Amino acid sequence: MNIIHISAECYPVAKVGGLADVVGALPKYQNNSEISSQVIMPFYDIKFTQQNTFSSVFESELYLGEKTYKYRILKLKNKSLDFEIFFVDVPNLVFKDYVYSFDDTKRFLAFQIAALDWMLTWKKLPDIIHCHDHHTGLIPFMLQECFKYEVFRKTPNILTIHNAQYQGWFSHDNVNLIPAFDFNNVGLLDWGGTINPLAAAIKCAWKVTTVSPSYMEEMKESANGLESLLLSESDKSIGILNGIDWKVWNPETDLSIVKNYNQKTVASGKKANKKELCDTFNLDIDKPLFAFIGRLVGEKGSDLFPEAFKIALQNPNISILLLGSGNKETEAQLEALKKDFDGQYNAFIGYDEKLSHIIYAGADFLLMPSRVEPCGLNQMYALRYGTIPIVRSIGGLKDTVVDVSEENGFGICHEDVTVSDITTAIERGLELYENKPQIKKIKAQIMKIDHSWNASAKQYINLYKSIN
Ligand SMILES: Nc1ncnc2c1ncn2[C@@H]1O[C@H](COP(=O)(O)OP(=O)(O)O[C@H]2O[C@H](CO)[C@@H](O)[C@H](O)[C@H]2O)[C@@H](O)[C@H]1O
Repeated sequence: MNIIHISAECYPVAKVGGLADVVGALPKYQNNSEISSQVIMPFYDIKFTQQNTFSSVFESELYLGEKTYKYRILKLKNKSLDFEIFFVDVPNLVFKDYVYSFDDTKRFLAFQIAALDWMLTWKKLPDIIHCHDHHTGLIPFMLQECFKYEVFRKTPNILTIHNAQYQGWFSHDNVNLIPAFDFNNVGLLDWGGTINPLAAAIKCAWKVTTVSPSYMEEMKESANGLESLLLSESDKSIGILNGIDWKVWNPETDLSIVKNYNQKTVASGKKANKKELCDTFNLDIDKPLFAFIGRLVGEKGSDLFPEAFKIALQNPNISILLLGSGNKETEAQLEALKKDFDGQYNAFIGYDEKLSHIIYAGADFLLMPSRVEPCGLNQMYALRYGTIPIVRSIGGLKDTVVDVSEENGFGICHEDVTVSDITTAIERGLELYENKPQIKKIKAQIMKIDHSWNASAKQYINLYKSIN
């Protein structure tokens, strides 16, 4: 069975968040004697494309409304990724030094059209077209409705929603950018009076998945306006919990961390990594280290950090370290806090993949007070590295973290997202930290939890088989 994943991000090529991690791992775990899983993504002007070589496998022109753009399909020459990866190169339009920006509508439309136009030329069509998030959301519509893609009518396609907050809206004034279709069906593109690629995909895809069972249920009540649509399409929808790439996220072999470790050597391994963090960020190794890694956006609850940290840091026995970027006001507040709590708090405002690995390895606790969390990968990375997650019980966090007060519990969970929920959870963390035998037991327990992709990749394959 030949699967093609279509996505705006894929680790290690281009990563903004968790979408890249999933698309960079799932195909690896799907590939076996029965399944061949490939990825196609946009060709951006970024470090990975500058440092690697590509061969051109197809060249043509695509039409975007009145305009014509030349494009090429490129293939990565080396086999470093464990799956085949192709790129849509549209110079001047898609080839930019960013993944997302103000001009996404045209860029991602060109990407989607070029990908499908190229597939039209394949001798054998793919068995499954697997689309990820709204950047590829017009594909299920185009496969079903556009005249030129008629040959794909029997090709099953799947939409995976990694985050329903972002939907790719654009005005009906731009409908002419989409290849010709029967205009009687224009309503399939619409949600709330505007073109909504994510809604169009939910309507047209053969199956809709999201990245945890709880988020699938939650979306029916809260999905940035798509609730009723998700409810009405629930028969074809399923939540499949993400996995993590066991090879990339492995403290025993991770080349980004200072000292490798396993379940037996966790104490000394974590200590060496914590020392590196404390030396770099002027923190005290003897105090419990609470960390946050992620996008500084409302969904992650990060707007509450400045106030919550100010309160939590009144207790001189804790340290906090944050790695993230996003909302400019939050960034400035988090920067400003440094001077008030020098030696107890620090923040790196920006994106740093290597540093994120050292934090997962060196921190004692990882904070995730998310308002919305479709799955969340950070808590699973934390578990693998023996770091205790402190999470708001929602979405995938609810499906993966059990509070210490429950049988076999190992994390700290809170119900709401307020400053006091965060500070109370940190206090609970401090109490737990002082109970050394329990901490030791939990670290050994959480490192054993298997969140590798093995089980979830099989669930996707079963889903493919059900529609193929
Ligand atoms: N400043 C920074 N420096 C270095 N690394 C950083 C970073 N900021 C974030 N990261 C990394 O980006 C990834 C974030 O993944 P998440 O799944 O937690 O969130 P995201 O909201 O992006 O993903 C969406 O898609 C994924 C995948 O389906 C869902 O798990 C999730 O709930 C959903 O919101 C992690 O690998 C993290 O380490």
